[in-house]
Amino acid sequence: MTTTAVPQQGTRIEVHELTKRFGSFTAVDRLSFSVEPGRITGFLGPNGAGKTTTLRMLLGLVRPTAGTATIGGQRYHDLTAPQRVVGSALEATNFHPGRTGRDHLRVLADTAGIDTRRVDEMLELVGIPAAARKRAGGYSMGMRQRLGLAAALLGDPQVLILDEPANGLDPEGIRWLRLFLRHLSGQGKTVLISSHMLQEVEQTVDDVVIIANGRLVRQGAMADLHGEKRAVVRTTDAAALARALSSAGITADPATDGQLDVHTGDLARVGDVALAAGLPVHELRQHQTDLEALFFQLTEDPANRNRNLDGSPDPVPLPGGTPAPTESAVR
Ligand SMILES: Nc1ncnc2c1ncn2[C@@H]1O[C@H](COP(=O)(O)OP(=O)(O)OP(=O)(O)O)[C@@H](O)[C@H]1O
Repeated sequence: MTTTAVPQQGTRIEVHELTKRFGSFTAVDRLSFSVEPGRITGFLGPNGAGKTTTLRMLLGLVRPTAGTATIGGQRYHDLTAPQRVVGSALEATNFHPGRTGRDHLRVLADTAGIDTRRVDEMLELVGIPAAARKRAGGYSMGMRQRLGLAAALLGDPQVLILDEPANGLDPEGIRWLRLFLRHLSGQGKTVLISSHMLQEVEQTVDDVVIIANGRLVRQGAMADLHGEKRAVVRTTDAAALARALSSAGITADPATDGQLDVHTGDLARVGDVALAAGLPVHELRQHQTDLEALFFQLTEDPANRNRNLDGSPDPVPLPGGTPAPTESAVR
């Protein structure tokens, strides 16, 4: 189907039962998820999980074996002015080394029928106006990432798809990227960024789509990944405090080093219970989720290793969140 209209603000990405096989190898396996406008979504998975292949299918660069990937309800090939709907940066290194960053953008703008005045505006926006007059071959990884971002934004698209945009950025660059993407999502744009590290995008994304072996493992709000709020408390008599907390209706499990793992995020209440029980509090803090461990738990679970199309077990539910939708749930 071909339409003349450019989708308006609030453009959703929908991936439904998307599958890609290379010969007998299944790189993407009946993958279904959606990406909402006005939010930054992290597309996460270990190396080789199928992220780039999925993004390439979304951008019409790889033909799916089965399933659909749409942007604003249309396949990429059906968009009449794709650069104005979706901007993408799949590889930060894909620039002609002898051409300046500015010339690179001018060629892209010319080809897409975009006013070349936007070139300098975008270079200014991503913070490389001076470097853009130098040859891209001499760019650092961070500069290439910024140039890729400027290229993606040329057509002022509603949707931004960035493959590993934080790769090669220093902490300052990552912070800059976070604020920049936040600014764009604040304008109602749909932002999808891939990463092989949950921690790298933890503070950047609102939502996550986590895949392993081409399959969906988890989709939801980043905040929900942390699960139930917990507190860590340390006192002189952990058993006595556990009993006092239990009497107050709060569950507490013994943890290492005489600490208690308390099933509440209400630190003041824990402190009050300890005070009432006459127990000194030597430490009291929110429990921090170990995101690295969580990511491994999610992506290395044996339940996600089976690539057979007919033998897929349900994703493993984790504390405090819902498991990824099963095939029956998305149909
Ligand atoms: N054209 C191809 N032919 C054969 N296999 C391919 C092809 N493209 C990708 N693959 C394989 O599909 C799997 C998924 O690759 P993909 O690049 O999508 O993963 P990824 O999640 O983006 O990984 P990374 O984080 O390392 O970039 C990998 O095992 C890869 O080797």
